[in-house]
Amino acid sequence: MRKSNIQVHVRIRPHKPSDGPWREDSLSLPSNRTIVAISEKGRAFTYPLSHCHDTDSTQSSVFEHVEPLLDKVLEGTNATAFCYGVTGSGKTHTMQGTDSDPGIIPRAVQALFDRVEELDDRTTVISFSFVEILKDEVYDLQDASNGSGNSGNRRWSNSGPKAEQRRKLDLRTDGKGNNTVANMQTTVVSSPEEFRDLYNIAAATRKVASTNLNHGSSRSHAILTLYVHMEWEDGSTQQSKICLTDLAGSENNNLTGNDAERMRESSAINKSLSTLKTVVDAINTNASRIPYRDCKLTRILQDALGGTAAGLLICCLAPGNKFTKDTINTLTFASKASQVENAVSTNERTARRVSVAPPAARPSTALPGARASLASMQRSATSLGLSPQRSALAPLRSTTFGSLGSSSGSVNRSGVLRPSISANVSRTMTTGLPRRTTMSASTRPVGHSKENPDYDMSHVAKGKSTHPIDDAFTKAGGMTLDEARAFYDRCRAAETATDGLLDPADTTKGTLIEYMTEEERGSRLRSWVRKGRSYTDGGDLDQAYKSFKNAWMYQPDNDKLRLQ
Ligand SMILES: Nc1ncnc2c1ncn2[C@@H]1O[C@H](COP(=O)(O)OP(=O)(O)OP(=O)(O)O)[C@@H](O)[C@H]1O
Repeated sequence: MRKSNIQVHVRIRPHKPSDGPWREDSLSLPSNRTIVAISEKGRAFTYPLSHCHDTDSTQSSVFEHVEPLLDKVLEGTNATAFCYGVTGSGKTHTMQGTDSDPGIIPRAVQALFDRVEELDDRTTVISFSFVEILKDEVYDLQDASNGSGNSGNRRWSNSGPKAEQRRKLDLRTDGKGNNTVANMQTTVVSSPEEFRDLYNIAAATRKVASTNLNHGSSRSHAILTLYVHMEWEDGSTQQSKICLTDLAGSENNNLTGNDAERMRESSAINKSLSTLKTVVDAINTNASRIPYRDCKLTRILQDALGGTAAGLLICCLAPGNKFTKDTINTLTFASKASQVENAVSTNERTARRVSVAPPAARPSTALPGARASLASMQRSATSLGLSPQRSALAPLRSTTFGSLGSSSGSVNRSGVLRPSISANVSRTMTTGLPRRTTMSASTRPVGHSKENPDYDMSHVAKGKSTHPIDDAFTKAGGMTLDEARAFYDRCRAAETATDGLLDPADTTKGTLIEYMTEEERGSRLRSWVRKGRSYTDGGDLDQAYKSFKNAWMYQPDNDKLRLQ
């Protein structure tokens, strides 16, 4: 464990005509580590910071300062980067960016995958969760019940479902003081492209509204967490995560022109940001009580504020005389936050804890084609000096924002090692192909039922589709289902794909799917089907096709999917 201050950066966005007049000398950067702000009354305030990004900074120059955090994450340290600032100051631009000018989140995912590719001594699984805090309630942005939102440009939309229509998630605190969002979805991704597709859909459901200061103003705090789970051939594992948070902007309602509903949101935003400041003050003054629990935002950010994560705060500033007071407030917060010291720790690499007899191989209906290659996989496992024993990881439905706990193994009824991880890593993890020697339990066909009302597959059973894209999907690559299965099996055995129907990323995903529970597979399948339909409705048949292909992977042996 080592003491480390939160790094605090400032980024000034370029001036826009709508900002009104700007006295450029009201804000100056004598060095890239110091910023001077002149108040309305002419007083000069100097703030030393870790780094100042001027109006001409680029997304890539800002990201250079985030990259070292990713190296720490791959060493097992948790990290948090968050953007703070007045509404319209560029937080979402910095954190998310646009397709043509991507921000920290897409760059971090790309950089993580690039780094992971170099790590050939281990199997690494990357997953993510994405929640928003709106009026002090937590919602899962990946939850399909949020609706598909608007998959176009989120900045100009407010078409997502109302907060009241969505499922609120509970925050829980475990015995070690780690805060957990219960029942949050954590999704494994096998490529930056897959992440981008899922992220764009989820981000489009975030609450956004137009105010006088920002046409696409975020009404919620959005917290994206990337989880990294690494497993070595000796069975040892290490987990870590990085939280990338885009806070809602503090608002001066004299300037925003908010209506009653916007005012309610604004008041919740300002209250949570005020609690954030109080927490920082309490940490800096060694107060006996730090009011993390006073709002959900500070509970979730607890690990980044006086906790064990490496922290980076980017304070965004809007140029314009009308923002002078906000600029001084933001810089005062920045300067206080820079004094917060975290006890940064590295999550231990945990050895495989329990040795159990190999479970009896159960017949699988999940991937019938893969059964044929079971013996060859066992042979390859043995030739690699590995026990042909499966160490499946228990699926988790909740994520811990606090420091990661250690894994402790337990053996389930079928003799499968199921480490219970008091941590955040995904519901689905892989142990690598050579170790995969048993098949998962059979899958129940997903049908129209009370629990699963959204996707009716009965038309598929009758051999006809009510949706044209279903037909296109099933005829993928001109293969029958059996041919596709055989091809898939060959890809898995060879750990490569050649013909372009299933790429190596899909092969990895197949390994992951095997370890999912029936419920998880069903849920992912339904989610992909919904996405497919949403793309179809939006006229994007390429994306729709990909979504339906993804859906199929979760139940490749479902006979009801035979259309011909
Ligand atoms: N560095 C930048 N370069 C170019 N344009 C920027 C930059 N920062 C912000 N902008 C533009 O300024 C506008 C407001 O930015 P953004 O929506 O990111 O603000 P915000 O701080 O997230 O606001 P809110 O808190 O209201 O959501 C957007 O149109 C955005 O594209």
